[in-house]
Amino acid sequence: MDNEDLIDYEEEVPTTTTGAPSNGAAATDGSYVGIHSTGFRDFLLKPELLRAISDLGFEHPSEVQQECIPQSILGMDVVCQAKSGMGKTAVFVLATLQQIEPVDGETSVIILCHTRELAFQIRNEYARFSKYMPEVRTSVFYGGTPVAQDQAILKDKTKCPHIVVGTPGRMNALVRDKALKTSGVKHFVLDECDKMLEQIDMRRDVQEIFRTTPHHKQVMMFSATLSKEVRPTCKKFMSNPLEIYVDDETKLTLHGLQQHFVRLTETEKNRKLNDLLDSLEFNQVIIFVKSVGRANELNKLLQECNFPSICIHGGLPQEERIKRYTAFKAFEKRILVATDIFGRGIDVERVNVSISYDCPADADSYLHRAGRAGRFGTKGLSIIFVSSDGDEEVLKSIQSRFEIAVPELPESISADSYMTT
Ligand SMILES: Nc1ncnc2c1ncn2[C@@H]1O[C@H](COP(=O)(O)OP(=O)(O)OP(=O)(O)O)[C@@H](O)[C@H]1O
Repeated sequence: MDNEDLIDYEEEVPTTTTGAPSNGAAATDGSYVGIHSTGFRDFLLKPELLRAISDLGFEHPSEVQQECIPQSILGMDVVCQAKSGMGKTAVFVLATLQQIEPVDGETSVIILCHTRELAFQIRNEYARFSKYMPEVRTSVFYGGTPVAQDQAILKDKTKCPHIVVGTPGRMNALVRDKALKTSGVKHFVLDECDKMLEQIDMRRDVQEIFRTTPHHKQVMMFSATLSKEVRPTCKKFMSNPLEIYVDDETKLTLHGLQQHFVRLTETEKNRKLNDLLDSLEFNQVIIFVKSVGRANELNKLLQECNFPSICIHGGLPQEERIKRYTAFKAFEKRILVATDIFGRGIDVERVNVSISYDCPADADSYLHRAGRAGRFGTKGLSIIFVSSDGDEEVLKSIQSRFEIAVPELPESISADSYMTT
């Protein structure tokens, strides 16, 4: 990573965000919400979108959807923090599909996110929501695949996507060689924006793409974690945005999620994991480890013990990564060993247990990993293995930041408490 090509962000005095956003529009603690709405119909969305929403079985908009959709469909800039799994994706997918006026040969929506699987997932969300809008074309572009293929799609006027989802490196390469034309961009979205702006190489790519887009456009950013430090950086990309923050971090806790730790030595981990997989009732489980090597080793071990396991990590060819993501999502395997590339954003409905076999690096990473279980208000269980002084520190910071007690895993735990029936 290097610094030299970075824009020098001048200091900005952080705005006061304790519940009252700068434009006074909304506060996530529910104390004041600009527009109250009870159903998707109240958003006055296009009939094509309402039909798709109904097909998906979405009955009521979540809190974040109620707070953001009314203003985002009017083109307002949005920076939004909301709990994991509460439907942030639908906010920008609906807002952009509602506003889009597709022109052949012109890309008007760009969505950037930090991993290839998440880009793939978001593109699928567009497909689901735009199923009654056949004139709208969406593509996904990410590294590890032949760039010539992306260039060919962009060159062909009849295939050129109106909406492009991608990861920053590949997208910037396409913009730089003028395959992806950004002069028609009207909506620019960053998902997992804190991750994208805190990691220097990603931020540089994001900035370079952003700079090529027209000045006048809608900018939207989303994450479950948006520290006070990163917010001014987000706002540099926007003008007078609707700001939705969860300033009281205790409110980031997922209420349906049971959280426990297991204190053990490194050598006891495999045995304990084996016992847990034998004794817990789970639909699907994700086991997080800290490196590619450990993902491969653990997965091999689980398979040798006849567990239906696969692994996913950055060391695999891209095609294989997507194949495994799709297989897991389709419930072909019930156990996934993953590195942190799967820690954020990935939505697999049936996952009800998240195990941090290796302790996460910090409280934010933990929150994202734990949030893979208990999606959209369902029940779930998160277990974290603690095996060193460093792990103890992370556990302490999780408990103090989110003001939750993470108790030791009891001898036995009732399946009712973490299984949605
Ligand atoms: N109004 C709704 N009714 C029912 N299900 C919904 C609704 N909105 C979203 N969902 C579903 O909830 C799940 C979680 O949504 P999504 O992945 O957008 O969450 P998120 O807020 O982006 O989470 P994360 O911070 O973990 O990325 C998805 O499976 C989505 O289809």
